[in-house]
Amino acid sequence: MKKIVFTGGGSAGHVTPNIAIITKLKLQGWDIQYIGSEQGIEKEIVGKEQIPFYPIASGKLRRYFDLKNIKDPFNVIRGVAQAYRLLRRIKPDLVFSKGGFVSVPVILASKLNRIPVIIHESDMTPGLANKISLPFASHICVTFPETLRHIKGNKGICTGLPIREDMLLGSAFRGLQQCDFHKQKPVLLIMGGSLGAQKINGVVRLALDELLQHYQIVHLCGKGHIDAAYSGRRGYKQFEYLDETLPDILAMTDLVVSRAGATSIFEFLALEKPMLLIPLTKQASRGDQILNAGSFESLGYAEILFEENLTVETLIQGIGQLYQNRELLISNIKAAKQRNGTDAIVELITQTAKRQ
Ligand SMILES: CC(=O)N[C@H]1[C@@H](OP(=O)(O)OP(=O)(O)OC[C@H]2O[C@@H](n3ccc(=O)[nH]c3=O)[C@H](O)[C@@H]2O)O[C@H](CO)[C@@H](O)[C@@H]1O
Repeated sequence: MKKIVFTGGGSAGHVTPNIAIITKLKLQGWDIQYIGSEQGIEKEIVGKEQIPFYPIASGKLRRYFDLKNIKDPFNVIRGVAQAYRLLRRIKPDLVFSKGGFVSVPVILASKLNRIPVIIHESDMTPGLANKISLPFASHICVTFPETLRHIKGNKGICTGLPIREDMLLGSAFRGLQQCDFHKQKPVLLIMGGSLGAQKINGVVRLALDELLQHYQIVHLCGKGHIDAAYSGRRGYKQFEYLDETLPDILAMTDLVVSRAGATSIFEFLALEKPMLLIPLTKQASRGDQILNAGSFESLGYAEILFEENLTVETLIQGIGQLYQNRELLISNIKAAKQRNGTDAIVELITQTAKRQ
């Protein structure tokens, strides 16, 4: 039986694509195990898959000053030692990494154990963890064709993003029931990335009176960010984070307002949802979401509202414009040569493991 170890985490964008691949590999009888961080969201998500999950220490790779920057290199070293011992015991044929800072110690430990590594980059430009990991990987799979320009040598393969199959199988009827919504008004989904976005949450709530005249709103606001003051509002439903019921919520959704995390926007694309994207700013990130959103806008799949311009008025106006343009956006999306990357990655994993 072939054995594989997955890694990746911190936020859900570095985990959910792994789940799509894991689901397929399970059907093929692989022995699958997961190494993730002690605190990240991956523990919860992977916990539902009934595969062994091993938490290790990891350090965040920050580009800004923080006192934790002093402690974190020691955590990375501790993580490498833990991952080294785990991999030596598990002896997988391959390690697959979806990036995020926990993946770095796992990749370094794979190198020390001479285990082949494949990594996947969702965003337009490689993240810091993947940049560090790339020299140790045999291949890097990417989502945007443009990303291949940033990768030296011939390690890059454009596979597309692995999308969980059940995301495509939701029921609008169940979604409406869950939120106590009806069919008379369009449904707007607001999602601030897997961890929520406080700035977006605040502006949405200030715009609520106006928006609720035209739309029913389901708001994924992130752990700890539900505002009880708005809980009883008819036509407005807040959730911290959704798992099994997310496909139903997406099935009933007519329009999306979202951060521009790569995993989410490719899921919306697969589900043919017109999007208004509010990318994470350059101050708060390396600017990857701005590039993701720019690519989708230039292809006619999405409209952009930059956070610097985000106010109650621009949000209401942006959503109104999205509603007016929705048919054009949907027809552009339908014409997209969008691929679910799962099969191509499963094939690459199988071929690479065969050589072991
Ligand atoms: C702050 C930060 O570092 N963000 C990065 C992170 O975003 P983040 O982790 O937010 O990632 P994405 O938006 O790409 O993906 C979120 C994933 O969580 C799922 N989901 C979300 C909400 C929910 O209630 N239930 C649920 O299942 C979505 O369906 C999706 O599969 O990884 C992305 C992919 O590399 C990057 O583009 C983002 O820049």
